Amino acid sequence: MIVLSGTIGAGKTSLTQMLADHLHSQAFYESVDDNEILPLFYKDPKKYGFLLQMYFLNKRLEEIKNASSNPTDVLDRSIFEDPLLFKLNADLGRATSTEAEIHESLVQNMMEELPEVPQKKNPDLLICVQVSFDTMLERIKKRGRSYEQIDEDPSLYEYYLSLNQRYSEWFDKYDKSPKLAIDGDKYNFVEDQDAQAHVLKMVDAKLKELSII
Ligand SMILES: Nc1ncnc2c1ncn2[C@@H]1O[C@H](COP(=O)(O)OP(=O)(O)OP(=O)(O)O)[C@@H](O)[C@H]1O
Repeated sequence: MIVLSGTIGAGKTSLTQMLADHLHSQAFYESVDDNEILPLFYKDPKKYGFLLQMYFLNKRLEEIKNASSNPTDVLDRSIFEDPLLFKLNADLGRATSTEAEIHESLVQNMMEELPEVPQKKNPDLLICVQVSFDTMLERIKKRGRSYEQIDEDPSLYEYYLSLNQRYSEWFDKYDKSPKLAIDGDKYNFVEDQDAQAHVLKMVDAKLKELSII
């Protein structure tokens, strides 16, 4: 299983589709538009923060169970970033540090591989799409999900800025599988065919190195 990671609007969903088409495998998408908790969370993060994490945890584990048998199936979002987001919310006073700690430990516990269980939960490869803060803001605006817009809630500027800053440290520390970073500013694989070909080449090379293809 290949798992995508990266900040809001990084291009994970588009890359997921591209990779699954290229590798003739199955894509699994995070349900965002039918997530009824997400708009509530953006409106009142203190009230709905913990519920949102429970919702995501449940959905992501379900997707991992569906995808984990094929090494080239692609998941558009990793479970490992959720503690990063929840910790940020706790640091901003929208959740307690105890809630964030319990959540992080629950994710670790859920993802622990057990020798007697043949089905592995951790990915074969994690790909992180890294984008600058400006690109992140541009993409969020362009996509236009109303509850994500800074024009409607200026406090989101700080949230997005801290999130973007925390991602590089998160990626450096990530050690649950082999990993690959893609520069989403340099390679606009959604709009530029050459960039798309280059990114697919990079991923192919990594998959070959890992003997996945
Ligand atoms: N653990 C979490 N805690 C809080 N919010 C989260 C969490 N996971 C996802 N979200 C929110 O869900 C929405 C979707 O985020 P995500 O980055 O997973 O997808 P995306 O923005 O559609 O990504 P891309 O454009 O790269 O495909 C965002 O508004 C994000 O803030």
